[in-house]
Amino acid sequence: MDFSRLNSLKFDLGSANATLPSLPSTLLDALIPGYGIFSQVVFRLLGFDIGLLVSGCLVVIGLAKGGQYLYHRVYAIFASYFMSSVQIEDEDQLFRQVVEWIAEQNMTRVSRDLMAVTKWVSAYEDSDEEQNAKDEDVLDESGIFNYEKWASNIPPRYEPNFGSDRFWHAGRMFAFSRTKKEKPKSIWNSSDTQFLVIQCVGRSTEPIKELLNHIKRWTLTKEHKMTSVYRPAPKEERRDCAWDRQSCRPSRPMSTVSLDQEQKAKIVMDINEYLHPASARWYAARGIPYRRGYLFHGPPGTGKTSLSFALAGIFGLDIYCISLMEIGLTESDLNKLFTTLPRRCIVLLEDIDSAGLRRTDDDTSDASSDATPSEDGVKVESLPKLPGAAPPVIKSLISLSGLLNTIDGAASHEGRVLIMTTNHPDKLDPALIRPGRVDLQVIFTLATRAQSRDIFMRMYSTTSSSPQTQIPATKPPRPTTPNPQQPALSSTREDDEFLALLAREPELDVVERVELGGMAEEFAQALPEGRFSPAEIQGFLLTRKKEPRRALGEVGAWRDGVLGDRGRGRGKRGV
Ligand SMILES: Nc1ncnc2c1ncn2[C@@H]1O[C@H](COP(=O)(O)OP(=O)(O)OP(=O)(O)O)[C@@H](O)[C@H]1O
Repeated sequence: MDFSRLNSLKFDLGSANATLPSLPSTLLDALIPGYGIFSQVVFRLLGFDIGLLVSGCLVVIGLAKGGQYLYHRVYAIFASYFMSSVQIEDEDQLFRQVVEWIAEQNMTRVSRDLMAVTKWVSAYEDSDEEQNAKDEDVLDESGIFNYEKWASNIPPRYEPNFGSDRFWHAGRMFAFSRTKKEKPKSIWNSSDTQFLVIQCVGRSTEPIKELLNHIKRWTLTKEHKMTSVYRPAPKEERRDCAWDRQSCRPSRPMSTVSLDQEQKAKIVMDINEYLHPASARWYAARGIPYRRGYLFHGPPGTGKTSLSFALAGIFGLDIYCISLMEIGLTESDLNKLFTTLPRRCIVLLEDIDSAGLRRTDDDTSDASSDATPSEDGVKVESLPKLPGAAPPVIKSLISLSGLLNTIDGAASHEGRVLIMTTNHPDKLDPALIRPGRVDLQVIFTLATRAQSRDIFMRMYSTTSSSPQTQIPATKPPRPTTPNPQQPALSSTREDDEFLALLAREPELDVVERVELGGMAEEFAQALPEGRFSPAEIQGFLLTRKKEPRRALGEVGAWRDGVLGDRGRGRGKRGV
């Protein structure tokens, strides 16, 4: 390395600042060790005073910062006098709706600062992104569906990032900011919260209110025919928000619940009348609590939960599910859950018999003594009381009186539809199902012939559902050429035999509707009434979901097998 040129520069540290006496030089010399030498080298080599460049930069930065500060000050003063704003906390469902709406606006499409959200989808949930994922290219080399491959096709959702932005709506400009708010950390709460602020020019919040109404309507059309399902939030989060939205799934059409038409019509009419806004005034004028309760009872798998979801879909209500067996659910939790329900909703109290309500001294008093006749004359079917019924096993933290107080105590919410489901109505305390708490009981039975026929038709009918809901014909798995890099399914003779077995997958057996009607009738005749639950029949058909002819051919053997097993006291049998 040739240092002679450096030597020839003849450093004069003492005079460095004398030749470059600018203020930045002096300052930087003090702040950055060696700056003086560096500036001299540059000056001697290039004949250029680096101090001037630094001064220029500092002036530009100073002006930019000053301008920014001034802009923020002026904007803040302008905003406080001439702008209106609305804040939305992330605990409010409006938060999610606004973020989703903004995510679909042009602003998010052109913005250079976005937040990508790979949504974790719970087992219950259907996400838009998931539904938009392509169905093609989801099979691995062996022709077998590969979840990882499919999941990688799900695009992330892009949302506005933290910070501020602007967007136009209906010819008006809105400012929007998303901010993180730190919460004091505690054992109950470890995460920060967020909030949105929407602003518009003008001294009235009316344009923002209109915008929010527009977003709510937009959400409604987007989620049209969707049912949101809520469950109690985890205990540690329950302080802030008692309910967690677990899913938003397509509403179940009423036609998919196979039940006596009259029975279905009766309950739909009853809820319809109850939910009408005029009914609230009618109840109030007569001093009757505006509540309606239903008891769905019958063997497991007969459609109690399915009907509740179908009702939620018809009336556009969200459904709030509670199991009294939930670990750690206390009476005060239950009270809070009930008091934080929205104005109109369906509350589904599942399997109340298995809840094994805790008994207290209060419960031994005749809790049914306050029974009132059914308020609107709906006939209530009487349930057989079990005179010597064994006291329930102590399981739940909730006592019967606690539950009764929650359901219709002074603080209890009005306007909700309460549906309780049970497999053992005879085990229920009469106080729980007295008129006023349960106004209508719906009995679910094991499948009748008509139900068996219905379920068969629904399973194989192609006209009732859209092409997207048809099961696609899958290519049979094929043996692969062994690839040392990738673990292939076919590597040995056994594997090839296994793949050959998989390749026997049936082709979709499409049957004309008229012929299908005849087959459904034949299928129903093969099953004795009241012996199989709709869930069992559905389970049998599901394993032959592309092959109605095979299902019809095999139903006799399946029936005899299941009944034989039951006779021998054996449990479930494979299909
Ligand atoms: N009446 C019915 N019509 C159509 N499908 C039914 C019917 N009954 C049951 N099923 C089907 O069986 C399955 C279980 O039904 P569901 O959960 O509604 O039964 P359930 O009576 O609530 O059972 P459990 O008492 O065990 O909670 C569902 O997949 C549903 O589609």
